[in-house]
Amino acid sequence: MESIIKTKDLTIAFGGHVAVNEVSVDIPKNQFTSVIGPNGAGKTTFFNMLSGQLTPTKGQVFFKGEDITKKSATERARIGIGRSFQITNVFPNITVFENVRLAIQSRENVRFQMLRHFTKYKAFADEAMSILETVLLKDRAKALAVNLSHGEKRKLEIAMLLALNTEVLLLDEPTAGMSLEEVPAILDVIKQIKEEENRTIILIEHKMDMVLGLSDQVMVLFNGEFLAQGSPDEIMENETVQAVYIGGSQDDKHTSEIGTD
Ligand SMILES: Nc1ncnc2c1ncn2[C@@H]1O[C@H](COP(=O)(O)OP(=O)(O)OP(=O)(O)O)[C@@H](O)[C@H]1O
Repeated sequence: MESIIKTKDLTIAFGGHVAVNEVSVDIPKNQFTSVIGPNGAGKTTFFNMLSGQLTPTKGQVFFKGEDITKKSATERARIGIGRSFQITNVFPNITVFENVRLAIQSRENVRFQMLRHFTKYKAFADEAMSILETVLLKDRAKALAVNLSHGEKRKLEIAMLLALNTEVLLLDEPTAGMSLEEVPAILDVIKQIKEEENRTIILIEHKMDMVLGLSDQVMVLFNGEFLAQGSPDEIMENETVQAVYIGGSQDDKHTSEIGTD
C-alpha cells in the first residue's frame, strides 16, 4: 500500500516527560486511518507534529518521501496537509458562509495572486455553498458563526478544512463534546467525504464504534508509544491492544469510548 505520510522515530518531550516516544509509522494514501488510545496516550501531540504545530525533539516526518520536519504548519497546509481548525480560527461575527468563502479565498491567495473580480467571487461563493451542503450546514449559511451550536461549530471547522482542499485531512475528535443527536450527522459528513473524495483522512477519536465503522486502518498509541496498526478487525483481535486499551478496567473503557474532552 502506498504511504503518504511516514514518521521515523518521532519523539517529543515536554520537560522531562516524553509524550510521544520513537513512533515510526506509515500512513497509507487515500485511506481512512484512525488514531486511538486512552487519554494521555499522545494522540493530539502526535497530530501536532504531523501538522507542524509542534517540532519534534527527535525523529522525522515525511510527506510523499520529502522530509518536512522543519516545515511550518502553514507550509504543510500549502503542500497538502490540512488540520481541522480550532474554533479560534473561525471569525465569530461574520456568517458561516463568509467564513468558508474567506477560507477558500485565502487558499487561492496562497497559491497564486488573483484579481478579485465578480466571476472569481462567484466561483468562491458557489464552492462555499457546495462545501456547506457537504457538511450539512447549508441551512445555517446566513447565521453568524457565534450563534452556532457546538455541533454546528465542529461542522464549520470541517467545512473550513475542506475549503483548504488539502490532500490529507487531519481531524482531531470531530465529535468531541457533541450531543448524542449531533454525532450521527457528523459521522455522515465524514463518511461522505471518505466516499466521495480522493483524500487521506487521519482521525483521532475516542468513540470505538465510530472508528471501527469508518476506518480502513487503525493505529494505537499507548503512553506515547506505538502499540499496533492494522485493519479494525486486526486491532480488535490484537491481544496487546485488548490488554492495555479495549480490555482495560471499566473506568478506562468508559473513558476511552466516551472521551472526556
Ligand atoms: N504542551 C504540553 N506541555 C506539557 N505536557 C504536555 C503538553 N501537551 C501534552 N502534554 C502531555 O503529553 C501527554 C500526551 O498528551 P496528548 O494530549 O497528546 O494525549 P491524547 O492521547 O491526545 O489525550 P486525550 O485523549 O486526553 O486528548 C499527556 O501526558 C499530556 O499531559
